[in-house]
Amino acid sequence: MTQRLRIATRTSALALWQANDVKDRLEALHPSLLVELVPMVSKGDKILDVPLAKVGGKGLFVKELETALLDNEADIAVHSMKDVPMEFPEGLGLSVICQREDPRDAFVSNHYEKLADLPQGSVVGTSSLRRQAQILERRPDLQIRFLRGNVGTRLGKLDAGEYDAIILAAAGLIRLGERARINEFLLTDDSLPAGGQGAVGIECRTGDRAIQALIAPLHHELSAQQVLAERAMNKRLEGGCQVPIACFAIHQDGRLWLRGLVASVDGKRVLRDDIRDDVSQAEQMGVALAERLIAAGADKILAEVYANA
Ligand SMILES: NCc1[nH]cc(CCC(=O)O)c1CC(=O)O
Repeated sequence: MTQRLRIATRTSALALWQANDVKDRLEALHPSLLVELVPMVSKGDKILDVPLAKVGGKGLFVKELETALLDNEADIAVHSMKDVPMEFPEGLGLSVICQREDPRDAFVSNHYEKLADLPQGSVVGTSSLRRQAQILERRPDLQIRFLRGNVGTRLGKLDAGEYDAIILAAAGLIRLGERARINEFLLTDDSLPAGGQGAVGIECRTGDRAIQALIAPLHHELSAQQVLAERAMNKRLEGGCQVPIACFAIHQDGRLWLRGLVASVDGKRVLRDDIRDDVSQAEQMGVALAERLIAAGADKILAEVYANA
């Protein structure tokens, strides 16, 4: 009997690319497996006119997909890890983290080669408070203007002349075949990425061992260790990609190096810290780094961000 596997996915070009990539890889691994996509529109895709920080609530991009898993209308959900909340509904969990794509932020402009080349007062498009805070820290003269929507929509608005430059995740551009539009990969010292950026994760029913066995070969342990450390920091700070929190782990000499940042949205107060430890301590490192940032005042900064959202 041919076995079927249904993938719940959002309908944006990037989400579909990621779901199709998982489908292709599963079909290559299991020649008799029939993989289908179950596309669905999430709340985060419907609310496009306000910053995500204002929409409130976690899991705006994943809730509908999780409901499909719980209702047995799909077997796995493919997510950008950056959009996945720290907590899962009872009966669901992440079972695979795929190999991470380039985690950096990218500077895209039709007139300037690098962020440093932007003249005084230039208009930069992003709706990420994390990107905004880090840009304003270095360049308080720049004007940050609201920009949401799918990758294609954002590029279209840049091309229509609404911005001098925009900042996007390099991973999304690369996956969609738009690598050539990247003028500059921002240094992680200048734009520390969001936790999970560039990584795709697969969520499924925790009790479904057969499905877990099918997808297990897609797991990439080094990427998973990095994402685990980053998410542990986010979880302890109760943050995500909707607040000015950045965290980024890499392996160095066989150990993990995790950097974290919490900032005010105007970039005037920026807390940075980092921690190195054995990979077995990934989760504990994230918690420890979050607690150091809190001791340095991160909770006060974040309380102000939430109060003004
Ligand atoms: N918040 C939206 C989102 N979620 C994941 C990505 C990019 C792809 C990735 O991080 O894997 C993006 C777009 C962006 O930030 O430019």
